[in-house]
Amino acid sequence: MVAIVGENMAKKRSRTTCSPDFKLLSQMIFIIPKKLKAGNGVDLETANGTGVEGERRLAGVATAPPCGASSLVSSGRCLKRKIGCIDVSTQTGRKNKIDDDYVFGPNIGKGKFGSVRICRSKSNGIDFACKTLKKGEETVHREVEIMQHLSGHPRVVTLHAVYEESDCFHLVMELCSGGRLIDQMVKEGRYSEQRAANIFKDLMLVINYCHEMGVVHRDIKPENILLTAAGKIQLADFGLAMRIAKGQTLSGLAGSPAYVAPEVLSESYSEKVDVWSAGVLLYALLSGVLPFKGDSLDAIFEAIKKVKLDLNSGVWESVSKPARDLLSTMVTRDESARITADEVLRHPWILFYTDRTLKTMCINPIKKTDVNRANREKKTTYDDSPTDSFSNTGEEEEDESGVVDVLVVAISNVRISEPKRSRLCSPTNSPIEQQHSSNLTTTTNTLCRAF
Ligand SMILES: Nc1ncnc2c1ncn2[C@@H]1O[C@H](COP(=O)(O)OP(=O)(O)OP(=O)(O)O)[C@@H](O)[C@H]1O
Repeated sequence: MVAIVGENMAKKRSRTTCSPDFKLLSQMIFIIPKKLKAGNGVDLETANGTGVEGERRLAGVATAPPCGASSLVSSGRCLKRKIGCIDVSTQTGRKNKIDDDYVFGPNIGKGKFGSVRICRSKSNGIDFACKTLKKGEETVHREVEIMQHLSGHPRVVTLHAVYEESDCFHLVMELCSGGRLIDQMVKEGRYSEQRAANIFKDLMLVINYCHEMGVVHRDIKPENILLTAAGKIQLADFGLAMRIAKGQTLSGLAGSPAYVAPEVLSESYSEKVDVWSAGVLLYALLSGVLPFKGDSLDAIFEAIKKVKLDLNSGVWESVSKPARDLLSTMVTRDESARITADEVLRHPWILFYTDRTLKTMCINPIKKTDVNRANREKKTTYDDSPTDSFSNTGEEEEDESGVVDVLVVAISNVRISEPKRSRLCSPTNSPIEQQHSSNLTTTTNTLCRAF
């Protein structure tokens, strides 16, 4: 039995008459069944209460406690990690109230755990976003603690100050005035590989940072990726994030249905769940649709567990082989075969589109025939895909076909992905159903299908 928390579905539906269902689907947060046991043997129902409030509290509960609260996490490691990250102003325990320092403006967002308002600093007139979180839930304290822990990275929403009141926390954050990535995606549809890779690299940099800092975000989705005025991404909403020690696993069921990794639905899991979710997002950026769809939560979860992705036909014919290779190594159900965030950042597709050094490398255009011969010799999973699936149909790629071809050869030598490809997303003949916003909002049943 899975419950949905947050805004009710009818409200969500009415809000998105012009936008893909993708938006609705990913906003739903699901939580663990009441009787699920945490890895440490604690009955979560007993530990967290029952009913809706109890369930809300269950969301996010997992075996890894916050840093410093567990013998599983070495305190030395935490201390070392925290130095340089926490500004004094973001620590709780200050005497003055938020109204002394800021003037509140309009609401700019509402989430499952609180509201977000604009606030203007009385001292310097700068606008910030203030997220107010009601106290009382473990997740709230954790969110504050994790934001403090991560703040300082250029792609994490900067936490400027924390004000604690008897019943709530006010988190004063950098204002991301460029809106949310999801809204941009809904408006613009498919992204070029160049554009997707640059956004995606920034996302993976910040996910990798989280993992290095011992944090699993657990809710990577475009709704939680905000944009600065300059259009740069900022990862937000650490409401479901958890601390995790090296080698430790989590077991609480939490996330957003369309993006959740299969192992979250069945067993214990690690920070690799963020790689899966990021892979789902990459799929959506490049194709304009979500990979796992269904008319109900159960149907979506079934798809996540069973659907074989076809990366060879339809829109994928115009997507480069390196991009598809990267996807296949991220959206693999075998967690041990799934590449890490760090490995994603070193993938040839990312390097090609984002690394100027590689681009300006003196590459004498290789004759097509030589490349094709090399490809034949380096037999890859995609051997049965049309050879011209590497041909560059996007305008920006046309001039770079020689380099992309070189990458095709290079990619077959990427050891991290070679043994994994066959285990996941092996090409099938069943194309992914594409659905666009025009046919998504007519019936209730389309609610969970696509974006
Ligand atoms: N720093 C920010 N700058 C601008 N807008 C923000 C900022 N932080 C949050 N928002 C807005 O507020 C909304 C809700 O914020 P957030 O996702 O952090 O809250 P939540 O309660 O955890 O939400 P959710 O239910 O989506 O998980 C965001 O979708 C975004 O529109």
